[in-house]
Amino acid sequence: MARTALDQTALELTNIAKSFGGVHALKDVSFKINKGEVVGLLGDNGAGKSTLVKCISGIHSPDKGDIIVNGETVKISSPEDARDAGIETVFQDLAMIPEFDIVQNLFLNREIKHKNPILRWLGWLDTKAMTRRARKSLNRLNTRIPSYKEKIHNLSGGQRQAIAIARAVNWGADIVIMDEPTAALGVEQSAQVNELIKVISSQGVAVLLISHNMQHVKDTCDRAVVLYQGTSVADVCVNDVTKEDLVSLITGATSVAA
Ligand SMILES: Nc1ncnc2c1ncn2[C@@H]1O[C@H](COP(=O)(O)OP(=O)(O)OP(=O)(O)O)[C@@H](O)[C@H]1O
Repeated sequence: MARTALDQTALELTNIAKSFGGVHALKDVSFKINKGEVVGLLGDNGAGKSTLVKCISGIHSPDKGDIIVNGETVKISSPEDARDAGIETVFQDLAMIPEFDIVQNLFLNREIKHKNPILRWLGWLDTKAMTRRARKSLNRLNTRIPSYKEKIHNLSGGQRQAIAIARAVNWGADIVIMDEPTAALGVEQSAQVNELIKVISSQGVAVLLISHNMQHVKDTCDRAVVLYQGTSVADVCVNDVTKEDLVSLITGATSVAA
């Protein structure tokens, strides 16, 4: 069956506004992300990127505007609401417990309880099932991990980022938001994370990526949305612009109708 353009939209934001007292962090933000598309969210310090991500991931509630997921307007008042709507966010701190192992972190707060009712009642977990699912989800992302018993603090930054991304897609997210996923990584590890972003988008996941690195945006994103003083001022195909064009849009030196 032929799909309409509407079928392809994973996330649509219309006229989102959010103020903190007298600070208008977001005034009017509108854009769409299609399924399988990687969109860079760009903007100078204080442009409103984090506030927007927090509105989509249920940490803040927008004062105005609509969040539409797969064609349906959703009310997101908590991180649980966001997850229920199929939105997972990988924050910069990755929200992991370093002393826990990979499987424990992948299933943090969503552990699989033991099948045996008595052991279940005693609080035992089904570690075999959790390890099996962990292997499946990391293999699906072509991420090779030496041992699932490895503690997070023994992993490289790139491996940690991979676990955080795997955790997001493990739960069937349609939309994954990433806050500067390669900011703390070296060249090789950044390349691995970029590869991972390509893998999840090729599986139909829509990705919104905050970045200050124009090369990263050019390498990874299909489109870039630019916020300027709380308003979306540009929505461009990254192949149509240079890194310098993006910087001009970010600093407000030039503008494109969003
Ligand atoms: N909880 C808050 N209370 C008051 N003001 C806030 C709050 N959160 C953000 N702001 C203000 O809203 C504006 C947008 O901030 P935001 O953190 O969203 O920008 P950003 O684009 O993510 O910046 P950066 O790239 O520096 O992280 C800023 O003026 C900021 O000071």
